[in-house]
Amino acid sequence: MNNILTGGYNMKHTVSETAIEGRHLIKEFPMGNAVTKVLRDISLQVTRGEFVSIMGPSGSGKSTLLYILGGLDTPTSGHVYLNGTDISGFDDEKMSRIRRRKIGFVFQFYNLIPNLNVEENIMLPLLLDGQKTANHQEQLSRILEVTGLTDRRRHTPRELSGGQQQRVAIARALIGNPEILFADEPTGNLDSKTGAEIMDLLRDINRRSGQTILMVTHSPEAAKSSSRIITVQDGILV
Ligand SMILES: Nc1ncnc2c1ncn2[C@@H]1O[C@H](COP(=O)(O)OP(=O)(O)OP(=O)(O)O)[C@@H](O)[C@H]1O
Repeated sequence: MNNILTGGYNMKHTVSETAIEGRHLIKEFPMGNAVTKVLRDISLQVTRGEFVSIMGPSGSGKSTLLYILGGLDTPTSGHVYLNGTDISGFDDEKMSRIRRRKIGFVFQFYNLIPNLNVEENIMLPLLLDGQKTANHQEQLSRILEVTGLTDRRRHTPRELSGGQQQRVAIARALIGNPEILFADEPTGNLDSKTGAEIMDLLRDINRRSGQTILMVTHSPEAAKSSSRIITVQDGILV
């Protein structure tokens, strides 16, 4: 298994397996008496080890697509396959377990818990999953090192810059060794220099450990870090 802990990079895995796949995804939202069709039959595959950017105009459906692929929202019709398993029909409990164990999410805003320190914020998903943090100390050290947070581990979020807080959010998303890391505008709240540093970090994580990443971004500069760019326009891939 490729992971951030071993830094292993298995080329056979990288080229042959689909990490996430959406098939014929349609999403409609009710709008008064009518419905808005936000996704109009989108199919896509992300291969294990890829770093894919989703771009497109505002309101085109990028975040909706990301949330559906990441199990945060459900499609009106169509299917999502995570590592070959159709997760579309999973109930809330099963879906929560999948999100805790197989998926990492990073957002524009960091959503850190203010009164927990860096280390505690990073470990929170494992605690919520009922896992013993003592078993993950080595993984924690490695992730703190990769994200450049080792000397900040006892700091609280308010003692950190925006870029450092986003690093904590990335570390928290990686602690469970997810099949795929989803990122929604991860540099959207950062100045361009800090944004570039975050992109360097994501690219490094993708290259060093083969971590699959699917990211929504408005920034062509940020998208340059990825291995493939897909464009959504008016609910379809173009
Ligand atoms: N829960 C919802 N209810 C109704 N309409 C919604 C809902 N979520 C999203 N939409 C609509 O779906 C469309 C696509 O939204 P989405 O956030 O996916 O676009 P986006 O491409 O990510 O936009 P942006 O780049 O501005 O973040 C928008 O018109 C939005 O208003």
